[in-house]
Amino acid sequence: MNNKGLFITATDTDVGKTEVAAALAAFIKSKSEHENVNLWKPVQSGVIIGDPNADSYRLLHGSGLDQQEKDIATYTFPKPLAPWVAAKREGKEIDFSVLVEEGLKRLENSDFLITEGAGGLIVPIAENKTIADLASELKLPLIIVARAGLGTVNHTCLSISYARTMGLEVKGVILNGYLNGNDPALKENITMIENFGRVPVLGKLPWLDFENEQGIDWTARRQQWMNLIEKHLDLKLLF
Ligand SMILES: Nc1ncnc2c1ncn2[C@@H]1O[C@H](COP(=O)(O)OP(=O)(O)OP(=O)(O)O)[C@@H](O)[C@H]1O
Ligand SMILES: C[C@H](N)[C@@H](CCCCCC(=O)O)NC(=O)O
Ligand SMILES: [Mg+2]
Repeated sequence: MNNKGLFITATDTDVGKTEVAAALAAFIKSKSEHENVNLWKPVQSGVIIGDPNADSYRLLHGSGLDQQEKDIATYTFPKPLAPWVAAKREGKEIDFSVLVEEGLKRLENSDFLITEGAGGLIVPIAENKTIADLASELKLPLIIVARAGLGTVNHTCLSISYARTMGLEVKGVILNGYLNGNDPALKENITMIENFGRVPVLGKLPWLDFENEQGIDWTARRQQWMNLIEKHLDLKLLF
């Protein structure tokens, strides 16, 4: 596996990969020896570049890295579908070999590469190619972002199990967005994922309230996320 990067995947779409990827990139840049951190979203769907909801936009502003939004996402398709079909609906296709080349180039030209998938591991991106195939070609170890509450053990262990069949290393699981830190299910979920998935749970992150009438203060938000990472995640295992 390549120790110069991480592939952020999840048990599903909308679980928190973008938040975690942006915050991890900011954290690694400021707290590790890695100066030149690169963020990459190989394929994104359901948005256009410049849309404040686009992952490329949120990764850029969330991380504060010195990149262009266009450079963060290689392929962007407006239909909110799995990337393979989102491309087909536009009469286009995603060239898997372009993504592999791009990933290898980014790994070579940066100190540390954080890649965000789309949805979970078996999301199609090209004919017979999934997100897991891309992580596998690039030999990037995974972080699996999972929901914190009831139902997550099954989804998380299935994702871990599939990662193993693909020869992928799972560095750890992050449980994102719990509402009540004292919920006994939260603690039990960690125990069960570690026992049955046989991977470490790097930590659990609470649901944050970012509501702000003046719009998003990205600097404050980034700081809040970095504090969360520092306080709640055990990142020793990542490096
Ligand atoms: N811990 C959290 N606290 C508050 N809001 C959160 C948290 N985690 C995620 N969110 C919000 O939940 C929504 C989904 O998160 P996010 O976009 O990061 O998911 P994703 O896994 O990247 O989805 P996709 O598969 O589309 O890339 C976003 O609006 C995000 O801001
Ligand atoms: C539209 C979503 N937000 C996401 C694609 C999710 C595909 C999920 C497919 C599935 O598992 O059924 N796109 C993206 O991460 O860019
Ligand atoms: Mg995302």
